[in-house]
Amino acid sequence: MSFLHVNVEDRVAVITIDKAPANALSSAVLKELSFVLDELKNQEEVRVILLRGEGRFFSAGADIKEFTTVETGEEFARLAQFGQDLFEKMETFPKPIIAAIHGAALGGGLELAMGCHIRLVSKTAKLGLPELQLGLIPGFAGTQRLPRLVGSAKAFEMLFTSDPLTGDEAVRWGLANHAFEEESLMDEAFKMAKKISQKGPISVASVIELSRYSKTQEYHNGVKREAELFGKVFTSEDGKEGIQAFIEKRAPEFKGK
Ligand SMILES: C/C=C/C(=O)SCCNC(=O)CCNC(=O)[C@H](O)C(C)(C)COP(=O)(O)OP(=O)(O)OC[C@H]1O[C@@H](n2cnc3c(N)ncnc32)[C@H](O)[C@@H]1OP(=O)(O)O
Repeated sequence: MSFLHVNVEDRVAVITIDKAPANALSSAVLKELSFVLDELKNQEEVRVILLRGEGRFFSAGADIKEFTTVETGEEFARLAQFGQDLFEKMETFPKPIIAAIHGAALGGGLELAMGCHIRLVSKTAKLGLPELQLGLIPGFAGTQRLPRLVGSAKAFEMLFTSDPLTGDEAVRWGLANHAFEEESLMDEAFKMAKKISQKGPISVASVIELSRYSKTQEYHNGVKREAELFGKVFTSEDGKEGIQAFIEKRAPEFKGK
């Protein structure tokens, strides 16, 4: 089954995530995105990628319902590693990737957006990492990328409280580039994508390649440890309680076990 649509116009490839009801990032969606990017990488007529979500949200994060089918901590750690590798592939992709975020980019949805080079948001979108609300932690490099973008104090606040930022706040905190009314978001995003598509692909790719040197070894150690701990929290009673509470639409009761 296909969860992504790709439409190329004016050298801009628009990738739409279309997985009702919330564009949750199941492993099938992540694999398909990886495949689509590999295809677009070598297509000369594509200079810029624009990523958006169909329906109410950009993406509400990893597929919480799919979590109930995974059993061991090692499997969760592998799932985290797959997402981390994919978002790293996006960050180092030789063509600019712009996320156009409306509705919500939560958990893995925000981690996906943070793997993009530019984030444009609707003013009322919710952007957050609410994994602690589920008794879990982020697993797709969110613990590493969020503080790099908003600073450690704001990142701790967002992680500890699970409270999202609005699109306007995300711009103020450096998490997003610009906020627009939801009706004009895609037009504005396309306008920026077209402008970038007119630049020389070699210089654009060079800027992206050079930006990677600002990442330290500590970042890579950080995501490795994140994947290990991601696997560990899932085997805790609190992790199971958090996921169950989400599915049963009730508040979780964490016991510290
Ligand atoms: C490594 C990465 C880890 C992670 O990403 S962990 C996941 C982090 N994400 C979250 O915790 C977000 C969870 N979702 C929400 O907080 C809310 O939802 C929203 C704010 C996105 C929307 O709220 P509202 O407008 O009240 O709608 P609704 O009835 O809660 O959701 C609509 C349908 O979407 C499903 N859904 C939402 N998020 C997810 C998800 N992340 N995984 C799987 N399903 C999800 C719901 O269950 C429901 O479905 P039905 O209509 O069948 O009851």
